[in-house]
Amino acid sequence: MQILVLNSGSSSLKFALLDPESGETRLSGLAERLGQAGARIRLDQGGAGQPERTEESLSGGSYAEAVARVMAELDALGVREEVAAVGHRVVHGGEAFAASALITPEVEQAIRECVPLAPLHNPANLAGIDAARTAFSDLPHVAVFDTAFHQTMPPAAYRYAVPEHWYTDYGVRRYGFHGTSHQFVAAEAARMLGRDPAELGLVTAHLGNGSSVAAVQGGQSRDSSMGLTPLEGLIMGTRSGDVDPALHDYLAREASLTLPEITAALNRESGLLGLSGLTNDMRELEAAAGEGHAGAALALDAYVHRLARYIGAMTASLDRLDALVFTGGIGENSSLVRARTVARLRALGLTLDDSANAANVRGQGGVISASDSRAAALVVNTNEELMIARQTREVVRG
Ligand SMILES: Nc1ncnc2c1ncn2[C@@H]1O[C@H](COP(=O)(O)OP(=O)(O)O)[C@@H](O)[C@H]1O
Ligand SMILES: CC(=O)OP(=O)(O)O
Ligand SMILES: [Mg+2]
Repeated sequence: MQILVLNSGSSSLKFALLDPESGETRLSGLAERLGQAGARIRLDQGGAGQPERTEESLSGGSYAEAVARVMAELDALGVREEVAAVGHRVVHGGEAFAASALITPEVEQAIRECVPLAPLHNPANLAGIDAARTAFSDLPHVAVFDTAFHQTMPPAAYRYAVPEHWYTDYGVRRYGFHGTSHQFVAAEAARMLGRDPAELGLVTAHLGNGSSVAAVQGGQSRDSSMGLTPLEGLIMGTRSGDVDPALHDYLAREASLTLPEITAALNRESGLLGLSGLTNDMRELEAAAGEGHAGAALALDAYVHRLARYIGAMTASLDRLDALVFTGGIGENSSLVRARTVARLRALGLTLDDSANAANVRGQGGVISASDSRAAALVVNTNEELMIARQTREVVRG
């Protein structure tokens, strides 16, 4: 059985064709700049040996064109008939979904109702679903939600201290995101430690372009740094994370900015990019900080400060801290961010094995804590596509 996994972003479409049992990936890739000039698609062939890479431009640049190109590639590889279902990443499922769901007209309507809660993400997810259903009209389509895993958070963690009717009338609460990744790495960490997941208290740090930390006790989410939207919490590539809620009013008056302008700036011009005045890319920041760029050094310092603070906060939502798990592009690859973050967590009794940490640079995964560390620290490679494929298979099997 093969599952086609689609992860639609605001101007991109990531895709993968894989076997949910073995994880073997036949095809993967990324279409970028969709809906803009210069749309492109990259197709990486998996299978035995070196991946083979093709890059092409997409003249129209729509989601439909990108999906059609993926379909043509499945035909060319002769695997189209083996595709049993399509799994879609959907960022916001609100309170309606605590698990993945077969996409019916009712489910699609529920996803549409969450658009105001995730205006950057859910419209793209719906565009991806629409394009894929046209191309693969005979297959079941499944939605796998970033929010579903976090539906086990208790009210004390998910409620904001705001008027109650904001919650009951408008769904104003914390939802948490990246749930597919947090759930996957929590299970992998238990396996790597040879421990029963039901007994483990974990802080999982998903550090990519979007970043969040979660408290996972006994395999269930207890807390997340992300809130109503994926803007709350950590400093991210271009997102501010936490700011004073009075900031909007202040800037609207003092800088004559509109609310949408402020929100857009907090989403797209802030974070590492805003602080450094240079880039949202951690690899480039590390290089620039090494060459004495003051903004890059500040961005790194602030990133690590916020991350360490949130790891401490998530620890308070656990019964016990057994392990800290790093994942995502930064968590898997940046030994510097891991070292500097754990160095600030001595109050939790965490210490790294410096050579194990430094050696873990190509994201092979493993334990990086010192033998006398009070809790373990691990690098785990996330695989959201595999998790989406597995959940899609579960839903299709019923
Ligand atoms: N070797 C590395 N050292 C430091 N940062 C890295 C390294 N490799 C990737 N990154 C960072 O990972 C981030 C992207 O994470 P990723 O999980 O791939 O993103 P996305 O959330 O878009 O899937 C970028 O900031 C990138 O610079
Ligand atoms: C929810 C979220 O932040 O997703 P991403 O990291 O893909 O932007
Ligand atoms: Mg990623």
